[in-house]
Amino acid sequence: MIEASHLTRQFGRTTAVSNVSFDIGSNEVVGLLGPNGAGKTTIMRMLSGYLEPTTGVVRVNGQDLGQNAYALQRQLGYLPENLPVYPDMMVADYLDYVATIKGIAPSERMRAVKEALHATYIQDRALDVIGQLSRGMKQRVGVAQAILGRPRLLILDEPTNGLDPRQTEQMRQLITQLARRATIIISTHILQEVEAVCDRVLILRNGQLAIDRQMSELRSCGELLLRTDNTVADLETQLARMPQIAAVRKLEGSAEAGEYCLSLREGSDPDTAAGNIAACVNQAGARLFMLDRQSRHLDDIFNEVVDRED
Ligand SMILES: Nc1ncnc2c1ncn2[C@@H]1O[C@H](COP(=O)(O)OP(=O)(O)OP(=O)(O)O)[C@@H](O)[C@H]1O
Repeated sequence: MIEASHLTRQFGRTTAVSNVSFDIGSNEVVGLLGPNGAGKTTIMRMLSGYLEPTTGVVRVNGQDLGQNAYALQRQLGYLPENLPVYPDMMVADYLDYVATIKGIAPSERMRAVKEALHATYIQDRALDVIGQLSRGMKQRVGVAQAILGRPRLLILDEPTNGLDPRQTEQMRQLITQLARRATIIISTHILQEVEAVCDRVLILRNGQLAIDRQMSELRSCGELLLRTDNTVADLETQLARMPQIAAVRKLEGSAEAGEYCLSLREGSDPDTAAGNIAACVNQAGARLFMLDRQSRHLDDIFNEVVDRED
């Protein structure tokens, strides 16, 4: 759907983005993460065609964005970090204006505006003047303009910026709904948001791409937590002998139940290992209370990547 090929962007002597490449397929929801100044906004501006790369190419559905910027921009929805505001316009008029720029047919415009107002829960603010809206409401207007005309590609720079917890949850739900029919690239500092909605994560550091991985792969730590009863004395030894298990660590349990952290050998399939562990526990004569695949938090992964020595 969208391909970034060797993107570099200089601002004078500052290299904001350096040789970044990735390819995002249809209906993927991708989180673009990184500390302040890592280059997220610069990448998003290049992906949406509002900033030219110094070198490198962005392709949308195989077409060079630099060569076809106007036509391709009409097919995508972009929420910039700082939305250009038209403080004197009414919300509905502003959305109608954006719909016109996007080339939505006059007969379709009213329906498209209503749909965007409804999706962002601002239908009762349609006649409000933008300059008089709260920060969070303005942000919703920004998202409404981005989703006008149901674009197949959405680029959202900090979509929940300025939203309260309830609005943030609504925005998450909206993004999940939009993901059913669009490819979405989101930049945010709220990692729980990424864990909740993204399939894939790109982490930037100093303008370079440090990580490009599927969320499930990134969060998997190759450990299973086992809870059983304490009836079999040598259960730990039996588990340790299993070919898929690299190490068994006994955790604090109670008199009735024992807990073990089981580290899998590299390359072991966690589902197959879980089936074999359950069978092992059963055959040993113990009762299985819980077998749970452990996962790492994105916060820890993010900090590791950002703190990593060059
Ligand atoms: N128009 C500009 N002129 C000069 N330098 C710029 C410009 N835009 C960005 N930069 C620089 O490029 C680098 C990357 O900035 P960018 O805004 O892309 O980072 P970011 O990851 O989005 O940061 P944040 O999380 O703070 O929004 C920074 O060093 C920034 O100062």
